Parts: sequence; C-alpha cells; structure tokens
Amino acid sequence: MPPAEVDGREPPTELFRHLRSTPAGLRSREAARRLTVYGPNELARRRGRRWPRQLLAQFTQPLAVLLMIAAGLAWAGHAPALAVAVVAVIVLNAAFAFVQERQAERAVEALAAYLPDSARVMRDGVLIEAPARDLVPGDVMQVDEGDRICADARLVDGSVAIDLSALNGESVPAVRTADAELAPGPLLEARELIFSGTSCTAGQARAVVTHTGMRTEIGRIAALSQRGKVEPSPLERQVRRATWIIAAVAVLAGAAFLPIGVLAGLGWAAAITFAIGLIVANVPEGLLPTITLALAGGVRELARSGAVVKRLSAVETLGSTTVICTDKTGTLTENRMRVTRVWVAGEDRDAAGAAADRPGRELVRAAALCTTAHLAGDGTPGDTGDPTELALLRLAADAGVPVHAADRDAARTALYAFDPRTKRMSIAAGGHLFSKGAPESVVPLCATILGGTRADVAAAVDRYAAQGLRVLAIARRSSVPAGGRETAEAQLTLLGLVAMADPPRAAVPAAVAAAHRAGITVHVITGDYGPTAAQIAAQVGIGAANRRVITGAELEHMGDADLDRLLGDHQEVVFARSSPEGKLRVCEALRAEGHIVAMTGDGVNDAPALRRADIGVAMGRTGTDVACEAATMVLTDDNFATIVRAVEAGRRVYDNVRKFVLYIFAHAVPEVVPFLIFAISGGAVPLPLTVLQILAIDLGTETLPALALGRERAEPGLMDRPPRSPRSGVIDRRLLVRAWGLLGVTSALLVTAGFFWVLWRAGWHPGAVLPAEVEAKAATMTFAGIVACQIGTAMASRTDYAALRTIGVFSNRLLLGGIAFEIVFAAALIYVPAFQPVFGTAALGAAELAFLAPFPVLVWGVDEIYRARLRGRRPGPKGPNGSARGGARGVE
Ligand SMILES: Nc1ncnc2c1ncn2[C@@H]1O[C@H](COP(=O)(O)OP(=O)(O)OP(=O)(O)O)[C@@H](O)[C@H]1O
Repeated sequence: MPPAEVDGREPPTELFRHLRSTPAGLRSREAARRLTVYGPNELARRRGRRWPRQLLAQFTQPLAVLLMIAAGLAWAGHAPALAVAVVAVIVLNAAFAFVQERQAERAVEALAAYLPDSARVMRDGVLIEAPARDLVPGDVMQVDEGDRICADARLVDGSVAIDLSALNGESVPAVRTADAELAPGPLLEARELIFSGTSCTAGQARAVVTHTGMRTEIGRIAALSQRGKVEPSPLERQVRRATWIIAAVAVLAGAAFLPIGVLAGLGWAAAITFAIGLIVANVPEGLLPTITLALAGGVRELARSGAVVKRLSAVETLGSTTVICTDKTGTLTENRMRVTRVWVAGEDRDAAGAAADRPGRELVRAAALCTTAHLAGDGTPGDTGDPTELALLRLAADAGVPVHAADRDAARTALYAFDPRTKRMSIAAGGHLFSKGAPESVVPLCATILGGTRADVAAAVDRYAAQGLRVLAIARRSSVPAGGRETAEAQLTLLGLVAMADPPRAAVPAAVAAAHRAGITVHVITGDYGPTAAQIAAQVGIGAANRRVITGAELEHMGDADLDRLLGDHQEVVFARSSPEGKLRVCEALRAEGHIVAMTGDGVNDAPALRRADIGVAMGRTGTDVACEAATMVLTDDNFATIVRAVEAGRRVYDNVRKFVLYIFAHAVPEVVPFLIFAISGGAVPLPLTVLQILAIDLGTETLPALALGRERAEPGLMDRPPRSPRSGVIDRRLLVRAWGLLGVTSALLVTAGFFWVLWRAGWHPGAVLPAEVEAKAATMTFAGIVACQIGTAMASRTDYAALRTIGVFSNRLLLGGIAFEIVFAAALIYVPAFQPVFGTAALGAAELAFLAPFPVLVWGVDEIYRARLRGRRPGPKGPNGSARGGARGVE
C-alpha cells in the first residue's frame, strides 16, 4: 500500500511516519515497489499529437503558398499537367521537409539520454548515486552545492541556498534549512522545503522526498523543461533570407519571361506555362529543411563523440571558434590526483615515507580528516567526492593512518566548506580545527610553522609547483573559538605541505597542436597556483616560449586597456588563481575583440561566464548541474580533446551546408540559358527544354545527391585553416561565382552544345521547322545534358579546396547511390514510352549518349583546375605567417 499523501509541511518525525521512511532512507526493494506505484520521476511530455499540425504548417509556409498560386495559374491557363506537377512538387517537398524536421527534433530530444540526471539517495542505509527518474516519495536524498534538485522534498538535516528562479522567477537565492520554524504561507516560500527544477547554489543538506514526477510543483505548473528547444540558428536565418531573395529573383525572372516569350512567338498560354516553370524550378524550397537536418546530424555525431550540445546553432558557432579558454584540472589533466611528495618537519619526503614519524602522521591524519569525500567501500560503492580529497584519504590509508568516513563524519562538529574564493576549507572535530587549502591562503593564517620558516615553506611550494604538482597546505588549531569561520580560521599551526600529481591527459598535447594549426588560441584559466599551471601548460604545449602567467590578483588590478593589450598580443596566457569574476572579465574582453569564445567551467560560480561565452562548455562528469544548465555544450568525458573535435565537427557541418548550396544553385544557369537562347532568337530556335523536364530535374534527379553531400566527410586541411569569420555569410561571393560563373556556365555551354549538335545532325538551320520527333530529341538532349552536368557538379562540390583524389573519388557511398538513382530516373523518363508524351522526351541513341558521356568529367575537371589554382594562391596554413585571424600562433 502506498504511503499517505503528504504536503511536506509536517514536522520531520511525522513526515517520516506518513511516508513510511526513516532518516536512513528506503530499502531498495521498497523503492522499486514504490516506483511501480508512483511511476518514474519525470515530467510527462506534452500529450497529444503534434505531427498533424507540423505537417499542415509545411503547406501554409510562404514558399508553399507561392507554389500553390503558381499551380492555380497553371490550371487557369489550361495547363493541367503542369498544375498537377506543381502540386506534386508541393506535396513531395512538404513530406520531405516534414520528415527532415521531425528527424532534427528527434536528434535534439535524444540528447537528454546522454545527460541523465542523477541524485544521491540513501538506499539500504548507504548513500548511492541513482538516476533521478528512480526517486520515489520517502527517499532520503542528499543535496550539495551545484546540484539540480530533481524532486520536491523537505529538509531533515543541514541548510542550503536555493535558486528558485525556475519556479518563481526570483534570481536571488533563498535559504532553506531543516530546522526552520514552521510557519503558514505559500508553499514556495516555506523555509523547510525544496523543489524539483530548482538548484542548490550553496550548502549541503539531506531531505526526504515528498513528491515526484508530475506531482511536483514544477509538474503542476507544467512548466516543461526548456532543454533542447529547436530555435533557428544564424545559419538557418541566413539561408531563409537567401531563399527569399532567390524566390523573388525567380518570380521577377518569370514575369520578365512572359513578354519575351510572347514576342518570341510562344503565345500567352505557353509563355505563362514557361514563366511558372521557371519560377517553380528556381525556388530553392528544399534548402532549409536540408540544412536543419545537416545541423541535426552534426548534433548527433557530436553527442556520440562526447560533446552534447543543447541547440542546433551551437554546431555552427563551434566551427568559427577562435579562442578556447580551458580550465586545467580534469580538462587538460586526468583529475586523478595522487600524492607524490610531502613537506613535513622541514624535509621533503616521498608519499610512502610520509607518516614515518609523529609529525608526518599528524600531517597525514589532519589532511584526511579535513575532507568530505568517500573512498570506495567506505560508505559508498565507488569513490565519491573531490579527487583532491580522495588523494588525501588514499594517502592516509596507504601510510597506515586510515581515516574512515563514518568516524570522520561523526566526529565533525563544524564544516566550513571549500570556498573557491579563499581556496581553503576547514572542519572542527574533537576540539581541534583543521584547515587545508592553497598555501597562499592558509600559510598567512598560521602563527606557527612546524619544522621551518615561511621562506622554507615558500621554497618548497615553488619546488613542487615547478614539477607541475598541486600543493595544499595543512594546518591545525588546538581550539575552536566560538564566533564563526573567520574567528576560527586564525592562529593556526602549519603541519606541512602535501603535493599531488595529476598527469596531463594523453590526447591533450595533440589536441592543442590541432587547435593551433586551426588558428585557435588556447588560454588556461585555473584556480590552481601559477607555476603549477604553467608547468602543465608547458607539458601540453600551450603558450610555448612567450607564455604569460597572470594571477587573479594581477588580473584584478589590471585595467581594461591592459587586459585588451594582453589578450590581443597573440600569445597564450595562463590565468592562475582565477576568480569567477576574472573568468567573466576575460570572456567579455575576448568577445569585445570579436573573438568567438569557447569557455569551460564546472562550478556554480562559473555559470555567468558559461552563459556569456559563445560556447559555454560544462564538464558532464565532474561539473555541477548548475554549470551544465548554463552551458551550451556539455562534455560527457570532460576532455579538452573533445572540444577540439567538436570544433572540427562544427567546421565540417558548415562546409557540407555550403557544398549542397553550391550544388543546388549550380543548375539554375543551364536551365535558364536554353530559354534565353530561345527567347533571344525570337523563336528561330526550337524550345530547348520542356517545363516538366525542368521539374523532373529539380524534384527527381537532384534531391538525393544533394542530401548525400550533407554527409560528406571532413576535407583534408579542414583544421589547417584559420577560423571562419563569424561575419561571413554561408552564401558568399566565392560560392556564387563558383556555382553560377564556373559550374553553371560550363554546364550551360555543354548542354547548349548537345542541343545544337542534335539539331545540326538533323540538318537544321535557324528558322527551319523540323519534325516533332527531332525537336523532342533535341530537348531530351538538353535534359540529359543537364543531368549529366549535375553529376559532374555533385562530384566537384564534394570539396571546397582539396583535390577530389585526396578524399577518394568513391568515398561517399551515399552520393554514388544518389547518382545511380539520378541516372535511372532520367533514363526512365527518356525511354519508358508512357512517360515520353508527358515529359516531351524521345529515346536517345548511342551517338547522343556517347556525346553526353564526357559531360560529368568535363564539369568536374574544370572545377578541379579552379580548386588547384585556389590552392596555389591561398597562403599555406602552416606558413610562417599562417593567417590566423586574430588567433595567436603560439606553437608551430
Ligand atoms: N578540496 C579542497 N580543499 C582545500 N583546498 C582545495 C581543495 N580543492 C582545491 N583546493 C585549493 O584551491 C585551489 C583551486 O582549486 P579549484 O578547484 O578552484 O581549481 P583547480 O581544480 O585547481 O583548477 P581548475 O580551475 O583548472 O579546475 C587549488 O589549487 C588548491 O590549492
């Protein structure tokens, strides 16, 4: 039987009774049973089908309406075949766009699975990490600074500050405490309650879960999670604008064709038909959904390689990243700390001999007591807590003075949590105060230094730091005066120093080098000590010879102009002992200089900088939920190398979008030129292409190769180029010149040659009237010629700069399949007798096919020459002045 409904405002003992739970939590069998009764702790997705409306929207969007008007005109103009064909265009496009958008949506929704929420709950008397969806009423959960709260609960121990902005829009954190006076009033203001959807910004507490899933306050308000909202990216907006411009040009061109066609002797009805055909052919209606799908493909691929982005547009921003500001611990390094040296009783020892005498044992014990982490098996199934503290607990265990978590926690009478500003933490136990933290923070609070002078301590710190070791000072006080943290953390006795190694991740040096080749500057912003951070930076190749180290204090005193000069100086900087404000300042200074900044962070205090950066990068493993919420991208492996991979994926997706835009644009010229010839000749030349043939190209032969180009692999040299300027549009002059001027004109020449060749062979001369079969054959030659040229264009579009052989002529299987389909489709229209009268085609003979055969190679070849010339002219990316726009060339 499920426990009684509670409102959570009862006193704890009563609440536990009602919920049939205890401060030690539920047994896992009972929790599993409750899960089947209450259902998973999730917010139900909006019910009801959305797809009918989404599908309908495809038909009511402006381009579809434009095409419908065209169909109506065709019908009114007694061209029913054309009207039906245009309606087919509309229906097929809508279906296509609908499917693509659904896929894109699904890709973003699926991301949630990569970032499962979890909570720490007591099960069978042990604190474990469980999926948030498994929480049930009666569970006792622990809430720490930075956690996202995933159920409504009543505090039973401790106190926390809660950011309730998701529920009431109030951005000032509210204090919630277990022993608050019970007072009537609105639920959200109850001082003993915490709510799902809010986050903990400070403190630590335990709470008993009262409501889960849709029964929580946020479930009731039905404010659904915003995660993964699909919003148009700058790229999509640009393409939408371009689509409109092209549609307008097509309509204008169609309208201009009307009088020209009539003058050429077409007659009004035929002229209108052709005008409509031109419009329908040139409106790039399929472009936008294809781009959305390409971005979604990028999102999916990034997620698989460890970078979960929250919106499609991030993929494209990533591609233009110019600066990465990374922290050190866990991102550049493995975050697997191991104490290697200690300084105690005036001497330097290795870890094995740390506790050889009494001062050593006292140091090691004090360090281990001043922790809140748990080693595996010591109250938790796996290691939990700060790796720095785990290293201290392990040191104590290995040195023979183990500190057990349960004894430690029982003995503790006060906890002054780690403060990233002061960089130290303290606890009180057994009448003593124990402090540990950064030496600059702890040593000044010490009245006594055991085993040496302050100068000895400073020398030891620098010696360790120069080896890249992280140094903690450990101190003790034999009394705990009343009066709060500041009074307590004074008059300390320094017991010694502990130095720990945290080796760089294996993949990082190569990733840093790749970032440098790609013209990206890497700054380190870390809480650690300058010389330690500088040593790690040197090990992974950040900063090379002119690496600058700026401490938090120096940054604070630095004026804006000096900071701008420092950052604009083409050198990589290590910001050590940095504060969250410092991080934000560096971020803003870089952005003001026009940089696209990717900034990592993990703590609650990093949230503002993560929000301000172009790409806020949170650490999925060790980062707090608050940081993950604020970030645009979450790394599931916390690895710096993944950021660089994500930049590469962003560049590739952007490149691929350009590839299919190029491909789709290129056909306009060979389609329009034959009409122009017909019109300019005043009808002396037969019509080179029927309207339905144009539509067949647009709809039938072209779509699959275009999609396949969106899946092209990275081009060699992709990461040897400087970052793309964020101001440059996806459709730039170079693209248009290449699409229309080069590929388009070449195709138009070939296609026209084919057309006239057929006429010439039949003995045609200007003004001559030929049999209908000959005219049909000539038009079919134009049609087949355009298809053949588009095959060449597809191959040419596969690379932007590189020669095709460097990526392999046959390496894009999808494209080969698309081309095969294109050929079969075109052949069907040409040879199937039932289609011939509809499309105005006639069978081509061996001679015509032989004439067409070189077309693809010629178009592709011309583009190969163009790209080869481009490569010759472009400054080599690895040249001495590799043109990294605004990027420091730290290491070459
Ligand atoms: N649990 C801890 N207890 C006491 N002091 C700590 C603890 N963790 C870190 N420190 C001290 O605070 C300093 C800054 O730590 P912080 O966690 O802010 O940065 P970090 O992990 O070294 O670097 P990064 O910002 O690159 O992740 C450390 O160099 C250390 O001296």
